Amino acid sequence: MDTGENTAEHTAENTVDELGEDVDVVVIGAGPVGENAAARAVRGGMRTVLVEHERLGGECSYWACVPSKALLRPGNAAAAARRVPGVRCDGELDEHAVFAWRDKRVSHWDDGGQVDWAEGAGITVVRGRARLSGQREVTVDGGPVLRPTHAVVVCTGSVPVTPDVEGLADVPVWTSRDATSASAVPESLAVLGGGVVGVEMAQAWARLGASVEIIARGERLLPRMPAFAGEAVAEALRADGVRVRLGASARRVSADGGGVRVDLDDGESVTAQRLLVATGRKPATGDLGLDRVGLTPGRALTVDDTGLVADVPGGWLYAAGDVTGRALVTHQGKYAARVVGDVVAARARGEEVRAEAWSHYTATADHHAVTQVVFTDPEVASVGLVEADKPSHRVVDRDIDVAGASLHADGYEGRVRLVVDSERQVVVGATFVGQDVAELLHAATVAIVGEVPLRRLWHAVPAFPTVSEVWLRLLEDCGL
Ligand SMILES: Cc1cc2nc3c(=O)[nH]c(=O)nc-3n(C[C@H](O)[C@H](O)[C@H](O)COP(=O)(O)OP(=O)(O)OC[C@H]3O[C@@H](n4cnc5c(N)ncnc54)[C@H](O)[C@@H]3O)c2cc1C
Ligand SMILES: NC(=O)c1ccc[n+]([C@@H]2O[C@H](COP(=O)([O-])OP(=O)(O)OC[C@H]3O[C@@H](n4cnc5c(N)ncnc54)[C@H](O)[C@@H]3O)[C@@H](O)[C@H]2O)c1
Repeated sequence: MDTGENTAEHTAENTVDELGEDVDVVVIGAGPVGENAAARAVRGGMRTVLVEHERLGGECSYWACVPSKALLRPGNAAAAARRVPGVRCDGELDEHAVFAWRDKRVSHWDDGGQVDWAEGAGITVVRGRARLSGQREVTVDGGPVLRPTHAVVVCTGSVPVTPDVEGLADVPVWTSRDATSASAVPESLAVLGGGVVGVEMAQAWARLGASVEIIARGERLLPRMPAFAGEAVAEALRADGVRVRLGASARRVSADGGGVRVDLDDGESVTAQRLLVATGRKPATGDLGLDRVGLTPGRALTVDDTGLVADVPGGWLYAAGDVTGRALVTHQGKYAARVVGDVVAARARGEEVRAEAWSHYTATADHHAVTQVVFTDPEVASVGLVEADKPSHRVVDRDIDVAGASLHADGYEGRVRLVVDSERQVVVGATFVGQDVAELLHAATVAIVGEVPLRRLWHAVPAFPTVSEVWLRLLEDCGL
């Protein structure tokens, strides 16, 4: 297991000394979001310091998006190959080769390449834990006190939530870090939580050979998605041999031989060699000095659409990414980071930042077009609304039963939902479920962000034979 200790030789002293007091912007946290905020600030002419206490690249690069997708991809590719008649494929995964591929994708947990990129982009990198120590002031443990002339941007991400279940704190459990970095397949794995981490990791480890059981307290998996999405993923997991327990709550957790036992509310129990706790994440603000600027430690940083943190006088504190609690996915955080970096630079230049909707300086899409893909097989890809939320909204559901799909995989099964605003005649939400639907998502995103009228979308003719042909059927269902 990777410990999180960093091996690269970049220290606070050898970088910040060159800068002296001449810093315009300090970015705290060098995940994907902090890196983007810093790069945009530099592009806008700001002398920018990026402080990181673990690895440049953050959770996403080493313990989240990248390794989880690397673990899922071989199993998904093998399953896809089995669905194409004529392909000789025994479908067996070589676990050692899968782990080697995952290790390569995470650069063997070495962030040297990211440091080189940051320095090449003109960002000054400082290693160490940073805390706000006053108005426009950041103190780095064992390092400098930074007093930027313009702004501090907090991009510290999020950390896993440990639910209040008796005994849970006393037994060794897997967090998402362990589930994405382990290099041995456990005999059995219990997964507490039926959200995105839970279903992705359940499938990855089941396809690698573990006997997996999911304990989900809701009535379905992926509760934030339309019901058909969670149902399709549950069915696929069951086909992979996963036991899916719905409406199940953990009452007590205890050590059991070399493994873990979870007693459930209904009197049943689950035992496994490992227990993955995947019950959500909370903003990483517990030890950030928020109290020094009048905010409450542990809470999300509430921001406006330019990234400016609410309730801090002086207009110098910004935030983006998971720490804001707006949309806990990498790409939305990076989008907000680009906005913040540009806003800070523009304000420093004395330019008026017009923060109206869809301007260059506002993360407006966070309210209308958040995208997410769950990389299970079948994939679940969604943007905007998943349900109607106004009387004028109409929901159109249909199977993906077009020629392109049946040629993509024998017996292709998929389903799609459009949410349409029938007054404005535009799409306001789309959810696709099926093999390889992730790549269908951007068309829906463009339609939503562009507010493309349905009658004009009708002229966007999907190529034959592709899975995108389903768009034509959907528009017909909308009355075109
Ligand atoms: C298992 C898993 C899989 C995921 N898969 C996907 C996916 O496929 N696609 C997707 O879009 N999203 C995915 N996500 C979500 C994604 O990882 C996050 O949305 C993303 O990492 C947020 O980026 P961030 O930069 O805000 O935070 P982080 O990536 O968490 O980075 C924050 C950085 O700040 C540093 N830091 C924190 N506090 C301090 C401090 N005081 N001083 C200095 N440095 C500090 C941390 O060390 C870290 O490097 C996944 C999450 C998990 C858990
Ligand atoms: N592909 C992706 O985009 C991707 C992949 C993984 C994670 N993420 C992001 O990371 C974040 C964290 O993921 P996550 O799956 O941990 O959180 P989540 O919020 O998606 O799911 C957590 C689940 O745990 C359940 N839960 C909470 N307490 C519980 C308890 N005591 N017992 C049983 N179940 C309990 C919740 O009801 C919920 O369904 C998410 O917001 C997600 O967007 C994204």
